[in-house]
Amino acid sequence: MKATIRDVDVTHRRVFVRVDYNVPMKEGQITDDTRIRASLPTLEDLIQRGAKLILASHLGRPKGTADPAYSLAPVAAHLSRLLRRPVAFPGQVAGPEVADFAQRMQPGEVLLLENVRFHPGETRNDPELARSWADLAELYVSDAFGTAHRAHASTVGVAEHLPAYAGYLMDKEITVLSRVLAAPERPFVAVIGGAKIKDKIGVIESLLKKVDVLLLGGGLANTFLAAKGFDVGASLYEPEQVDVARRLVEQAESRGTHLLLPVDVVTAPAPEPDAPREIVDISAIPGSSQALDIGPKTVEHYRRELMSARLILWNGPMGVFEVPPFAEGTYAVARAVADSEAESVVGGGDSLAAIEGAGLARRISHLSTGGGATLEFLEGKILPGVAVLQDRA
Ligand SMILES: Nc1ncnc2c1ncn2[C@@H]1O[C@H](COP(=O)(O)OP(=O)(O)O)[C@@H](O)[C@H]1O
Ligand SMILES: O=C(OP(=O)(O)O)[C@H](O)COP(=O)(O)O
Repeated sequence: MKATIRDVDVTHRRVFVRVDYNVPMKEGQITDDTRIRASLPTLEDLIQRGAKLILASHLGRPKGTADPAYSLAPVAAHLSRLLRRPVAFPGQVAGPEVADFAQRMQPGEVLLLENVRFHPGETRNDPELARSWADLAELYVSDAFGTAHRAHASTVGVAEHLPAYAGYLMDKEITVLSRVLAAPERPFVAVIGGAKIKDKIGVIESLLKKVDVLLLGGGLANTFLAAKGFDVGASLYEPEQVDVARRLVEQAESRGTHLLLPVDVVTAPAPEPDAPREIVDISAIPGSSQALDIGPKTVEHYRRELMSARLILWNGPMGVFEVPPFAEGTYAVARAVADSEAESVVGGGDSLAAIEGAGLARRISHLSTGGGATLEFLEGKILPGVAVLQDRA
């Protein structure tokens, strides 16, 4: 158990709060503010208890230099509206001006630093940068679960110099995901989709040891279909991962875990809105076609499994859901997860987008703000940004 901000007196103290405001933006506008809203319980509590908040986040992957396209200025403005109070934005990551401002802060005041990745020291966990941030504050709080798999100056380096606590979002993510790993309600059904099988091998392998049923969809299911000897035509699949997929299929069989693959798919020559679609059995994928979504029979099978689950974990879309004709499988899974009486945990940007897009967010027990971080946590890895936080006495 990690110590949280509940365990510490924050009154009149300067608190360096690492948040994950790496939100999607289009032409300077925030298109989804879930991650910002998810940090509000922590921020509001700290403000109400008279702390002075110095917030830090990254946005995108600028290469260690200031790049206006990745400025957190729009985030500061949006946060100020959500908190209904001013958010100071000096436009700098560190330096004397920031230090001066921090010294003069009053209880309840909020300061947001500029994108920490504008500084080359952030991603290489530069000790001097970490020290300079630690000098700004008396306490460190992390609510940046989505970035906890990165050992950077703002997620690890600075925390090593200060008493370090979990915020409410961090605490909730750790608590829910730990419970999923340690003592899952059964039947435990996991749904894994998306494109990059290589990124998800680890989590699939680890889940096979824990779940009762594993449902696979999306591009990565094609590699499993190929491993089972099906001809996947022109579909996206990873030939060099076929052996790994075969090994996982064998592992599932020997453990008695039900590993379900699509039985039918929606195919087209290309993932384009007006491409001619065809629903085919997986044994009849035309050589020039791509499998771009799971088919209706597969949806029915997967829905049945989900409806009888007691715990559901979902990560990754069932097809190219950004292109409407190939979105039905993903939305059908989203509805089944919402309709099920199981406790449900959904993570990953695309799955969350499908849940939000279908207006189902309120019917999911836990929407994880992490993508890569959630997967690594579920693989059983110790995340550096979690390890650095104090254990509860
Ligand atoms: N059958 C498929 N063929 C090609 N691409 C697919 C297929 N199914 C899903 N995808 C693509 O996978 C992408 C998401 O993959 P990935 O990054 O692995 O998942 P996540 O974003 O959940 O981590 C989406 O952009 C989607 O279009
Ligand atoms: O959005 C994030 O990761 P995610 O896309 O895996 O959820 C985090 O903010 C981490 O960002 P990074 O992968 O650039 O280190």
